[in-house]
Amino acid sequence: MANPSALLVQQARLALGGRPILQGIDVALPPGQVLALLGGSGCGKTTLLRAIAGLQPLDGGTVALAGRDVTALPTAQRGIGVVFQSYALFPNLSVADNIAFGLQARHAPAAQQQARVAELLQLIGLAEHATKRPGQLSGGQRQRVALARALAPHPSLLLLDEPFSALDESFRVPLRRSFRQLQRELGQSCVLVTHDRDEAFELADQVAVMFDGRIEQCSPPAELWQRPRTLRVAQFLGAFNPLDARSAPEPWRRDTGCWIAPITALQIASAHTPANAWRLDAQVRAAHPGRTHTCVELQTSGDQTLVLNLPPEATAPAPGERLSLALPAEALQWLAD
Ligand SMILES: Nc1ncnc2c1ncn2[C@@H]1O[C@H](COP(=O)(O)OP(=O)(O)OP(=O)(O)O)[C@@H](O)[C@H]1O
Repeated sequence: MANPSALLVQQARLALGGRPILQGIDVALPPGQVLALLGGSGCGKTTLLRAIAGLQPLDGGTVALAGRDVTALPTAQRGIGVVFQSYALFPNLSVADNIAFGLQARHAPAAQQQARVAELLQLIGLAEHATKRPGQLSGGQRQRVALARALAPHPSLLLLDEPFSALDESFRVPLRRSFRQLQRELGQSCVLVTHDRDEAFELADQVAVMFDGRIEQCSPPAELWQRPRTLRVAQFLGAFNPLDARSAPEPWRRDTGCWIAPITALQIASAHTPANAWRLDAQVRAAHPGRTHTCVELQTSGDQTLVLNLPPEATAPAPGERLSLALPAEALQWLAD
């Protein structure tokens, strides 16, 4: 028989204060993979994570970990590790004692505890900081200790709630990359809550995009980029230009829905534009120079908003300027309403 899912959530439902917060969530995570719960503020990501952890009872539905139904079990009996944004380390304990905490609570033999702590200190690259207190470490180092502490008892599932968001970008990006490497080496199954798209796409094998207590699409990152299933998902990803299919020219016109194309596919029309491209005019509203490209906001005559990325060295068009644009036919996907 194939290995059971590391996590299987079926029809999770929950209302809080009379409001539906989780509205029939299904999740299946294969062992060794990372699932990112991605969505805007208030969509229910943290509540779902808390329900998986056993910190929030569900009104309906089930949670199973490695084939074991844990719906009725308290957190301590679920075999999970949790890492929060705020590190939640014990300030008066050393780094080594913080990491050993979960092992002590399980009354693991002292020699086993020491060996596991030494192994984890090595893994997170903080062996020489074992006797320091959390207050003597940087934010990135503290979060590595929090990770080691959660990993120490070999959890079957690691839950991470915005684990890198309190860190500066200069710490955040290297830390999440080293975390991904560690996670792969250990084959550790994880669920990560984030509102950061880059983080979700870099860390996860599956990304579940949530709106209003529902998962609207759960796909591997590349598939989500290539085939967002709804306009809402495409807009949340922030990487597509939508165009109403009802007001589109032939052969693009449809009675319903819209076309989307990656922002990177929109070009200024030129002699090289293929004959079958969708040609359109738009007026420049604003141009925002950036490190990797200049982002040009445009308005079509049909009052639709588009974004055009130009190379940073290109001269930015002035507000009010009219541009002739083209979208290659193969970049366009139609989405129903
Ligand atoms: N104890 C509670 N009582 C009533 N409503 C709650 C409670 N906890 C959370 N909520 C509501 O549930 C909704 C989902 O909250 P949740 O924290 O899961 O969102 P989130 O997607 O993690 O958002 P954020 O990124 O802002 O943390 C929010 O509208 C929140 O106000």
